[in-house]
Amino acid sequence: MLEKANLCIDVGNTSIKSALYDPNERGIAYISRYRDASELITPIQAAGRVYLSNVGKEDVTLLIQSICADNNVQLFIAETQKSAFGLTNSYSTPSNMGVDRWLAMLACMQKSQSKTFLVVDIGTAMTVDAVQNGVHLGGWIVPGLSLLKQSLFKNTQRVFGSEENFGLTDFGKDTPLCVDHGCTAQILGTLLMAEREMKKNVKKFEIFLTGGDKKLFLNLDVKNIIQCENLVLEGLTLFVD
Ligand SMILES: Nc1ncnc2c1ncn2[C@@H]1O[C@H](COP(=O)(O)OP(=O)(O)OP(=O)(O)O)[C@@H](O)[C@H]1O
Ligand SMILES: CC(C)(CO)[C@@H](O)C(=O)NCCC(=O)O
Ligand SMILES: [K+]
Repeated sequence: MLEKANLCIDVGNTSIKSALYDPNERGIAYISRYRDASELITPIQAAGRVYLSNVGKEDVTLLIQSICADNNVQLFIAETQKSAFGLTNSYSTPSNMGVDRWLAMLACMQKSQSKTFLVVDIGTAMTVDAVQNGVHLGGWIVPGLSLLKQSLFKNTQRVFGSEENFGLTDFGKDTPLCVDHGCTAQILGTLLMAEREMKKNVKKFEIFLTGGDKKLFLNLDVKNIIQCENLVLEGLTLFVD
C-alpha cells in the first residue's frame, strides 16, 4: 500500500509556505508559497497527514482544521514546549513564544554538533534565538525590513521610497536609497550585535539563517553562517512518525 504524503505547513504573518515530507527521503521537497489559506484546499486533499505551525491568524488554523476534517486528513498542530528533543526553553511561559522560533531551534538542534548556535529568521519580523548546549539563552524580536520601511513612511511627512530592496548598505544619496540602505544596515547590524552578544557566553557557535529575506545577508562578512531554506518546515518534520 502506498503511504499518503505528509504535508508540512508554515503560516507566517505575511505568507503561508508548505512542503511535502517523505521520511524515506532526505529533507523536505520543493516549498510552495501562498497568499491565502484557501489555496491549501487542494494540497491538503492530496495529503495523508498535515503538520501545522501557525504564528499568524487563528482563522487559518480553523480553516485548515475544517479542510482536514472534511477530507479525513489527520492534523498535528505544533505548540511551543518547555523542552523537547534535547532543547530547553528559557521562557517561563513557553506558550508565549512563537512556535516558528521553537521549531526553527529544534531543526538546528539536529544540525548542530555542539548544540550551540544562533538562529536568525528574517521574515515579517526578524527573530534571533541563542542556544548553548541545548539550553535557550533567550532571543530578540525586531521588525523585518518591510515593517521598518513602512513605519518610516507612515510616521513621517517627507520620507518616501519603495518596497523594492537592493540588499546594499552604502550611504544613500536620495531619500529612497537612504531609507532602503539604512534599513538594510539596521537588519544586518542586528545580526552583528547578536554575534557580539553570543560571544560573551561562548567562543564557538554556528549561525543558522532562514526566512524569506535571508538573501539580504549574502554579502555580509560573517563566518559560519549556514543558510537554510525553511527551518520552521524542517522543525515540523521531527513530529512525523
Ligand atoms: N517568492 C516570494 N514571494 C514573496 N516574498 C518573498 C518571496 N521570496 C522571498 N520573499 C521575501 O520574504 C519576505 C517574507 O518572509 P517570510 O516568507 O519568511 O515571511 P512571513 O510569511 O511573514 O513568515 P514569518 O511570519 O514566519 O516571518 C518578504 O518580505 C519578501 O521580501
Ligand atoms: C515574532 C514572530 C512574529 C516571528 O514570526 C512570532 O514568533 C511570534 O508571533 N512570536 C510571539 C512572541 C514571542 O515569540 O515571544
Ligand atoms: K520570521
